[in-house]
Amino acid sequence: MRDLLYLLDQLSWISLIDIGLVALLFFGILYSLKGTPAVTLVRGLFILILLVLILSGPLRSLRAMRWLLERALPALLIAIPIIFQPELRRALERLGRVGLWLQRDPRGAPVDEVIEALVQACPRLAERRHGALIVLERTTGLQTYIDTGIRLDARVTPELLMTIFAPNTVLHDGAVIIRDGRVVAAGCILPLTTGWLGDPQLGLRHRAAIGITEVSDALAIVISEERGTISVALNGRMVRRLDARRLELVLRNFYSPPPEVAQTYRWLQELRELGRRAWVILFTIRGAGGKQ
Ligand SMILES: Nc1ncnc2c1ncn2[C@@H]1O[C@H](COP(=O)(O)OP(=O)(O)OP(=O)(O)O)[C@@H](O)[C@H]1O
Repeated sequence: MRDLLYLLDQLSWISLIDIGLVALLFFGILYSLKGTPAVTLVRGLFILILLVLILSGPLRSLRAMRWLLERALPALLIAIPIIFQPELRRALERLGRVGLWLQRDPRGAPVDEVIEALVQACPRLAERRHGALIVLERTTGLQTYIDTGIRLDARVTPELLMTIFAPNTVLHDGAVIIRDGRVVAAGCILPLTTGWLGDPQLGLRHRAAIGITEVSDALAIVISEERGTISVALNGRMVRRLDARRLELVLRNFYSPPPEVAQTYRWLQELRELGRRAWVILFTIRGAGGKQ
C-alpha cells in the first residue's frame, strides 16, 4: 500500500495525460474490434505475450529458449499490422468518413425538399415508363462523374426531374447527380459493376446504379424503363420494387447520421464516463494516502 501511495505521489499532470492517452488508444482499438472475429485473435495475442513475459523469468537459465522468446515479441509486433490489415483498413476508412460527414453535414441541405421531390417524381416516372438514374452524393466526392455530364445548378423539383428524364430529351441518357440538395449535373456516366445482378434482364442502367455505390457511399435510385419499377442501390446492393412509402423511408434513413457517426457519439459518451470514474478512484486513493 505504501509503495502504491509513493507511486501516486510521484504522479505529475504530464504523466496523467500520458497514461490517459495510452488508455485512450487501447480503449479505441478494443472498442473498434468489439463484436468482430478479430477479438479472438487479440485474446490469443494477449495470452501469448503474457506467457512470454511470465516464462522469461524462470527460463532465464535455458539459453536457447530465452533466445527464442526474446525474438518472438518483436516478430509479433511486425505480425500485428499484417494479421489485422482488414480491421485496420476499415477503422481508418470509418474515421475518414466520420470526419467528412461532420464536415459536410447533409442535414444542412434542404433534405425535406429533396426527399419530397424524389418521392413525387419517381413513381410518376415509373408509371410513365421513363427510365431514370438519380445519384445522391454523401461524403465520397463524385466530382469525377459530375465532370462527365452537363453541369446544372438547380433546385431539386419533381418538374425538373420529369423534364430531364423525358424520352428523346438531350439530358435523359445517363445519371443525374444531387449534391447538397441541388441537381449539380445530368447525363453523367457512372462506373458499371461487373458482379452478377441476380436477374439477367437487368441491363446497364442497373449496373451503373450498383457500380457507383461500390466505389462510394452514395445512394442511387433507378427507374426501369422496361418494367416501370423503382429500385435503390446502396453499398453495392440493390433493393427492388419499392413503392413511394418505402422509397421515402429509405431516403430519410440515408440522410440521418450513418452508424459510424452515431457510434462515435456513443464512444465519446462512454469515454467521458470512464474519465469521471478514473478521477473518483484517483481522488479516493489520494485522500486515503493523506489521512495516514
Ligand atoms: N455507365 C452508365 N452511366 C450512366 N448511365 C448509363 C450507363 N450505361 C447505361 N446507362 C443508361 O442506361 C440506359 C440503358 O439502359 P438498359 O436498358 O441497358 O438498362 P436496364 O438496366 O435494362 O434498364 P431498363 O430497365 O430501364 O431498360 C442508357 O440509355 C443510359 O441512359
